[in-house]
Amino acid sequence: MITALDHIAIAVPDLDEAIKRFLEDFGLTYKGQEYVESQKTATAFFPLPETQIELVASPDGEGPIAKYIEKKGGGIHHLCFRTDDIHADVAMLKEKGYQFLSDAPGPGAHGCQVIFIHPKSCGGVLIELSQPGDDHH
Ligand SMILES: CC[C@H](C(=O)O)C(=O)SCCNC(=O)CCNC(=O)[C@H](O)C(C)(C)COP(=O)(O)OP(=O)(O)OC[C@H]1O[C@@H](n2cnc3c(N)ncnc32)[C@H](O)[C@@H]1OP(=O)(O)O
Ligand SMILES: [Co+2]
Repeated sequence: MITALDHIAIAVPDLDEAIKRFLEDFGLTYKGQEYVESQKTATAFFPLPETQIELVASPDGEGPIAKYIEKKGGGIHHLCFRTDDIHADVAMLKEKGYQFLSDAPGPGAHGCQVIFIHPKSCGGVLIELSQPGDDHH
């Protein structure tokens, strides 16, 4: 079942500049970067009590973020809901007619298993479901 809002992702054209903004301008705690090969996406997380900001960028100009930046220049990209049973939630949501962007969950940042729901299925909002890995803390 959904247990938390795991993160809100903001697509940015320049990751270093955006990290500087949230670290220096907003004074957030910076948890570091991770490049997620499967999504061609560089991520940077800023944990906040109860949730975190995920910056998503495309350093090599490939992948879904590159297309988003090209089209929109940047902005809020997706909401991620954390779940304690991603397979059960996918089955339940498929039953309700939600269109998923892959057949099964795949690797996300921090060892999570993630899957995305097409924005068309969710009022124009891209939703990610994320189940933490065993070593999540
Ligand atoms: C998993 C690692 C990390 C983590 O948290 O651990 C991440 O979060 S990685 C994040 C990057 N990965 C993804 O976003 C994967 C899921 N996204 C996709 O598969 C595509 O971006 C997709 C299918 C949402 C859009 O594909 P594409 O851009 O190639 O298609 P279009 O440009 O034709 O868009 C179709 C339609 O959707 C609208 N759109 C696109 N992106 C978004 C968005 N982020 N939020 C809302 N709507 C979006 C786009 O405007 C088009 O609508 P239309 O009305 O036809 O203009
Ligand atoms: Co995400």
